[in-house]
Amino acid sequence: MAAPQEQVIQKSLTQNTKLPLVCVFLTCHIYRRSLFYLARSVPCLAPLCFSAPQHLVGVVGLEIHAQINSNTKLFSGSPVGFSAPPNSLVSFFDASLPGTLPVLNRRCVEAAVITGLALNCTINKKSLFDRKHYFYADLPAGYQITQQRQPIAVDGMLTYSVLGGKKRSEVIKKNVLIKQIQLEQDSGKSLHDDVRTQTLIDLNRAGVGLMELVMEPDMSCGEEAAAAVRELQLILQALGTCQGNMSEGQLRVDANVSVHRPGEPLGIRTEVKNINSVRYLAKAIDYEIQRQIDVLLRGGTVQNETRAYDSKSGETIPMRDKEGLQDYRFMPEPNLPPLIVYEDSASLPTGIDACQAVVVQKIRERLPELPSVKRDRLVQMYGILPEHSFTLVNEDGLVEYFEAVLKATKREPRKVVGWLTNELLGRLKQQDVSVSQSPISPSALAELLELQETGHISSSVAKQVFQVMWRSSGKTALQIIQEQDLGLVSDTTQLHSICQKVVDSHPDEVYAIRNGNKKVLNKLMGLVQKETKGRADPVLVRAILQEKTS
Ligand SMILES: Nc1ncnc2c1ncn2[C@@H]1O[C@H](COP(=O)(O)OP(=O)(O)OP(=O)(O)O)[C@@H](O)[C@H]1O
Ligand SMILES: [Mg+2]
Ligand SMILES: [Mg+2]
Repeated sequence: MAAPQEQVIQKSLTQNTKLPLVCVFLTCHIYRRSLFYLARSVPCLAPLCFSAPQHLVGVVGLEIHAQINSNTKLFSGSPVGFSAPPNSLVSFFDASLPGTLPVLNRRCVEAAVITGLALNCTINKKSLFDRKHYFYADLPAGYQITQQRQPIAVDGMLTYSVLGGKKRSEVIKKNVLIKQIQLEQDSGKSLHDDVRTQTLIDLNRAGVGLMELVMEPDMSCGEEAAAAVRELQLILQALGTCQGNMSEGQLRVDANVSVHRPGEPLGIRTEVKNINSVRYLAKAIDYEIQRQIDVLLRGGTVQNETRAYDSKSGETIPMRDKEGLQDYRFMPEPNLPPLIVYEDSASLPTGIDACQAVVVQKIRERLPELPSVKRDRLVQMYGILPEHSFTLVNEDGLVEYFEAVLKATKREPRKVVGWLTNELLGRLKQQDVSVSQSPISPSALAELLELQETGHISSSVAKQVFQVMWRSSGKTALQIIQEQDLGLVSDTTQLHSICQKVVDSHPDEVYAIRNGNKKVLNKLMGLVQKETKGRADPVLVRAILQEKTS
């Protein structure tokens, strides 16, 4: 943690800063989580995952930078904030002024450890920090402190799911190995002002803690990569170690892509950067696989280069720097001792303050229910379909909402899921609001569902009432039903006369029913409901119509 004098230094730098100020307004776009990342959403891409053995197939390995959710930076006490005025969150250390030293932030270490545990990694009890040199205006020290030789976590695995099978409705589990998770600093931001031909630097982000997750090249197409990143995003959010918003740069994915014939050595990879959504990730990878296949089939060779994804054209384009030319001149970071974590309290050496040490066992005890476990539990406990468990888990707060509704109603879980996915989610998406902002609380929805369950209202009236509840928040379902007289019509005389009218005006349908086509009865039922604005008791109506058409 930062020493008090560093905070004072930081304040004075904030007040007297001579660093060029720039206005950076990142569009505060909340990443809209796509429902369970379905291949259906990119149908044209799916075949790339299933090429025949003699064909060239794609190989994908991801490097993911996850911004650690921490109040302060990795090696300084500067606050972390994403919409603060430029260069207002910069300590002397972040600006790399001589004489400043790094002080490791324990929260960042704990975040990396819990992330490693959730991803089935081995936690290295001793890890090391290194300097990785490159020269950019937004990296004032001329190097980044990272973990190259011995990272904090290694040899993990992420399990994710894609849709497969004949109808592409079967949930198929896949694994990707995680080579390592390393702690490192973020850089600042360079902003290029083309009009004034200036580059302005904002160091607010400089020194923010990152976890770089390096995956093995185990995936074969955009769909798999997108599903893996989506699962990782959910895990990080469940752990609280990263907010995971790709469009705000909290989760940055570089896709390494190559093609080869199965059984042959891997091909030369390109690295695609600047991908800011899961959807674009899938598109960028599939474009790049196809581009490389085209190059090879034309007799050319794939260049080992860094490419950028242009979401407008849907293409990847070469960036200037070639990977092969980069020499990072790695060296051990002399100002940081090895990072030691302990397995359990018993292994703490005498004289070490237990409150200051990072103890893996204690962190393991804090592991929350992970998304895959939550999905399995939902399917087992409530008998819902696996794809619905994805929908529930994918939307922040929806599982809690679902379980709160279930507690207050006797409706079958499958029916409640239907309401949540069709009515509630539909409305939330339409108005771009989160589950926690829903104007209809779980108990209010439960009351509505109970009224339907107990036969007070029909299903179509329930949907009408839901829409009114959404608009006039605060009013209960019962109030709306009473105010608008929407209760179920069970008066047999009234229903008899409406049914008679419908039967008399539809002789062809009646003829069809009498000749054995019983399905046509549903059409007549629909017409009766239309007459009563969906309020007729469906059980009574069916019985009356059956009697009149027999
Ligand atoms: N032939 C290949 N095809 C596709 N992906 C590959 C291939 N070979 C390696 N990869 C992937 O490339 C990534 C290499 O990441 P790593 O951080 O080790 O090195 P780097 O990209 O050279 O370094 P930097 O961190 O500077 O980008 C891994 O995700 C790995 O799975
Ligand atoms: Mg890397
Ligand atoms: Mg790389």
